[in-house]
Amino acid sequence: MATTCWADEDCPLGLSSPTQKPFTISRPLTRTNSLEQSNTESTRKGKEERMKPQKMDGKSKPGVPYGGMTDTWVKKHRLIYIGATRHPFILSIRDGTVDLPAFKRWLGQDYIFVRAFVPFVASVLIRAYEKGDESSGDMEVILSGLGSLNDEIAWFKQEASKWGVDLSQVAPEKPTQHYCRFLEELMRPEVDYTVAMAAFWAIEAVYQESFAHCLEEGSKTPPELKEACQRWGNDGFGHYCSSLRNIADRLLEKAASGSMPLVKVSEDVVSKAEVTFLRVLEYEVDFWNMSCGTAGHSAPKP
Ligand SMILES: Cc1ncc(CN)c(N)n1
Repeated sequence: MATTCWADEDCPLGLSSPTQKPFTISRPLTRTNSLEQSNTESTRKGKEERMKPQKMDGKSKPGVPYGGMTDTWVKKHRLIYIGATRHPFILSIRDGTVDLPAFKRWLGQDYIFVRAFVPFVASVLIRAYEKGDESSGDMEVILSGLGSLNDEIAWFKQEASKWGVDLSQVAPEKPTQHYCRFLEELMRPEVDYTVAMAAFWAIEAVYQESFAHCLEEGSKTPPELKEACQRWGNDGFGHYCSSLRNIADRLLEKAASGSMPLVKVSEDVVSKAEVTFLRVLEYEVDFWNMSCGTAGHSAPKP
């Protein structure tokens, strides 16, 4: 296997040259820079957009909802979204040039992440329960995700033994620590259900889009890595992500329409959810960079 972890010609960021760095974010987004300026505008634009008749843009896939707030964000923050879902690490799996030590590093670190992800998902489930909206079906969707994390942890153990990775000896790297701390922050009681749900969807969607790309026609994913790609790239996981997205969109729509008691509070929720979405993308990019062994941007986000 070649020992490169760089993009192929499919990389929409044009990171095909081995002299270029993988996608990093040079200026961490904070509530006081780019988003702060565009929040009011984005909320207003979001409302206008939803009122327009929706049309397929050629990038939307059947069964994948579009036209909600999350769709607006994906379009508005397309560059970093692509950075997270078409990262050189993923592209190297897809073109068969993945560096084995990089894959093993990803495996060990992702095991640590997934263990931390379980209590986060459980906390979202509790919030859904506390909402008391039984007819929404949110709890069923979240519960199914929580259940499948049990399988996921078992899979990581099995895969680790296949590749000779001793999980008990894997220490969390900085990007993993920061991402896990972020999950813990999202579990705090003051974090709104809408914000937590937007993060939950984004975390799952990045993996779904990334690994599904490795299974598309024309990909040269090595057979021994196909199972890993199937785990997140299969259609069932795609539908699950669509369900999470529908929940997030419904909650965001409700917040944006001011049907919450205080309009200001609702707008804050939408803004915070958008900032959280961006932070997830940043953490995902950092995580991929670390997996490649090129982590250069691992400071905790403000
Ligand atoms: C870093 C990361 N992001 C997302 C997933 C998908 N649950 C994951 N396993 N690891």
